[in-house]
Amino acid sequence: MSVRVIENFLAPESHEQISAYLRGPGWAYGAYSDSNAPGIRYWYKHFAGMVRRADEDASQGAEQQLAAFPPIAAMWAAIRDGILPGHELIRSYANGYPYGADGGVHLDADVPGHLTALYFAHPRWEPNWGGETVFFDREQKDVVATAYARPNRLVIFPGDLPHVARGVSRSCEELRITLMFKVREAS
Ligand SMILES: O=C(O)CCC(=O)C(=O)O
Ligand SMILES: [Fe+2]
Repeated sequence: MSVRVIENFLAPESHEQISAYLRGPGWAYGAYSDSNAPGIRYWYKHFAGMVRRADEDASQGAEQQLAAFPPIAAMWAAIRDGILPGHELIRSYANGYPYGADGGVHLDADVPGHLTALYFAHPRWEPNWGGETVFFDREQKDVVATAYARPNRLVIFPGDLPHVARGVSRSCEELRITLMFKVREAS
């Protein structure tokens, strides 16, 4: 499986609800996507699972932790039941990129069998705003897929596929918000 894109994943009113929920309070600053270049930071909201390192293994009970955030838990249930049956949640959080923030090319998992579900949660996006999620081949020699940051779009990809959140243009009027669910096959 490579990169799978699902348009209009939620009903429009559900998208608006989760979008408003994520735009609300609770952001923290300082997340980074490439431990070799941690100078590049962005905003985040942690919901469940490990906070930083895979070996923390706070994956124990990630679903229970998510229950504290009902709209996010409902979203995970919809993804699990509709698209990823047989998978368990390892981690969930949201990223917020204003103009000036940048991702770095990275892997989400260094073992096969892990998947990431990424949801574009901002209410509106324009082609001039940048902020695409770009995927590379495993040698990182070429782009293999690009996901335009279309609102209400869900993207599912293998955790060991290199990818990056590209920066947002200065002309962008929105906070670019992605909601992540990192999963693996249930044991
Ligand atoms: O926001 C994005 O497009 C990518 C985020 C990401 O790769 C991550 O949080 O692991
Ligand atoms: Fe990632």
